Amino acid sequence: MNTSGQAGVDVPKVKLTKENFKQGLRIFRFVLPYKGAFIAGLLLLLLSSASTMVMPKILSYLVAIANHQTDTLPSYLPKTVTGIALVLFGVVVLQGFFSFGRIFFFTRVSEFTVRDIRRTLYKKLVTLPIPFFEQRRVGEITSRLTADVTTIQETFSLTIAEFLRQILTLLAGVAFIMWNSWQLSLFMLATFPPLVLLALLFGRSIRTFSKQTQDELAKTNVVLEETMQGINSVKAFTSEQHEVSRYGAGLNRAVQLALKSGMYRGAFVSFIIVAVFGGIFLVLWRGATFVELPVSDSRHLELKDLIEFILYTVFIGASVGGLGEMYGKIQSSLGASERILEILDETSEPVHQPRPAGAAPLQVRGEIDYQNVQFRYPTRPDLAVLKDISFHIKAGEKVALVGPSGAGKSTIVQLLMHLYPLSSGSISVDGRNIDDLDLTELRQHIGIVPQETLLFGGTIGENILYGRPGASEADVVDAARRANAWQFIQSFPEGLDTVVGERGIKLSGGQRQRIAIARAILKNPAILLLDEATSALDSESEKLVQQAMDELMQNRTSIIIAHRLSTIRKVDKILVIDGGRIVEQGSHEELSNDDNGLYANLLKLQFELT
Ligand SMILES: Nc1ncnc2c1ncn2[C@@H]1O[C@H](COP(=O)(O)OP(=O)(O)OP(=O)(O)O)[C@@H](O)[C@H]1O
Repeated sequence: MNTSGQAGVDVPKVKLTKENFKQGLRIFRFVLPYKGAFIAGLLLLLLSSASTMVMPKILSYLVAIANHQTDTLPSYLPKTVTGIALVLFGVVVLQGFFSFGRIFFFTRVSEFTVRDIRRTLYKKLVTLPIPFFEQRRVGEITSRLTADVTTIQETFSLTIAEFLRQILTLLAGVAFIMWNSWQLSLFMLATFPPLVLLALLFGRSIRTFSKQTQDELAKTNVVLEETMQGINSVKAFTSEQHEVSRYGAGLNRAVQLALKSGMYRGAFVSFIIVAVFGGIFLVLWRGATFVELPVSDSRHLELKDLIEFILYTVFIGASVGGLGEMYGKIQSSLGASERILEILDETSEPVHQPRPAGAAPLQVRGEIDYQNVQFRYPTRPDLAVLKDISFHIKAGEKVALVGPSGAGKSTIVQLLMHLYPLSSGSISVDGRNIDDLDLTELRQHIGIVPQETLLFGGTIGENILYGRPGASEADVVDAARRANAWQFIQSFPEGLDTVVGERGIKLSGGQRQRIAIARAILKNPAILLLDEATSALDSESEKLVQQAMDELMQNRTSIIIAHRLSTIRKVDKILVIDGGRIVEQGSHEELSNDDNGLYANLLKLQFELT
């Protein structure tokens, strides 16, 4: 029974069926560019296996010469012990050479292939639409690029080679022993099935336990990830001890399971030892009785043949044992490639498409029109977030969206960037439906200053440049100045080269926002989306941010999601949103005079609060 499906994505193995084998093989298209090296590796593998397989044969000649039985030796071989020993040494050196070459070629193939898989996967990931990311946890996605790809890498560098080598060893070994003595071979092969069966049963229990251990460990990793990401909350709620015990309890469960699995593994190893040596002794005993038989008996064996037989038997046994392990690894990598291909099969957003021949770059003046827009988030299809939104913004106008939390303001703004498909209705920019516009071009004309500015881990300069990669330093400095950011940037010893720390944690909220504004100024978009920060800044900082925003909004169509109503008196139009509808619209004066209106009430509420 396959229990793997229930535990979901963290389960590394899949059942081998023809279908998923075929699916998994699709990952091989990444090997195609390196097929030359792959074939060279395979040839060397064949040669190294062949040189291993002739060793027992040569060893048996050594025994024959030592026993003065040179008449059975092929004529091209030396007839002295030293001569044969030298041949043996030569074969070993060749074998070393072949193995080196095999590893050399397979490493190249696997490293390049894995680089290509990672690159393709990453490219795919960044071009996937937002709902994809909302349906999955970040840890799950990263493990596709790390754990799963590593599994596949091992397959390309080792598993395939080992698997083939063991099959070759098995086939050649059986052929050799059959040639040597079919009676003894049949006896030997009869001991195999019961041993293999027992080994399989054991292996299955061990796998179940180690899978459960891994699952438990994965759960503890979730605790680790969550608490590291939200370490501020852990401290603020003084829940350090609670988290430590939560993590500890998970670890204990994992250890309990690992111990159980260890018991089985121990038993398995001792079973294997007994079985392997028992099996060899059994064959040795049976073979010795054949050696004892008179030469006239058809079952009679020479001593050298018995030694050869035993050596091949050891090879066969080792390859059968190895095949089980390889089978497990192949299952894991099929699972891994299935999950990788699943992502590669997702449909990307059509970004960075080549412009049709003769088409001019998109020019945007900034006129925006929403017509009867209805919307549900794809991850929450039962909740109608926007019920019927229609409004028109002329190019260069400034419009504020206000309304209670959860009313749908951010959603309205996000839809303009075409981050989600609409449920119904239409949005147009300069009279053209955004569905018909090139996504990348559309987004290039939209600047956004989000509520919580997320900076990338590099320097301040790099973060501002994100607005327009390739801009000159003078432009960056100018943008920083206009965003009221230059003063604080200059006060840092390293200026623009100051590293902001992961997610920008080394900067204050107000500083981060001004960097986001500088970024948007550098981008110089026709349309600006401003999500005012809810977290209050101190009044000095707020003044600086507000000035920067005013500078940024000049000569652009701007939509401001306003939380502090005091900041939007100057806008051309205010849309009051509630429950996914526009409930009022007009200028500040018009709306504040309507005593029963929501805007007037929100104003009163804020006035009372401040
Ligand atoms: N990515 C998402 N997936 C599913 N539902 C969402 C998502 N983002 C927002 N929602 C839901 O959509 C509704 C509107 O959210 P939205 O963020 O647009 O409100 P808002 O008016 O901007 O609120 P706030 O002023 O608090 O930022 C809320 O009920 C919210 O729970």
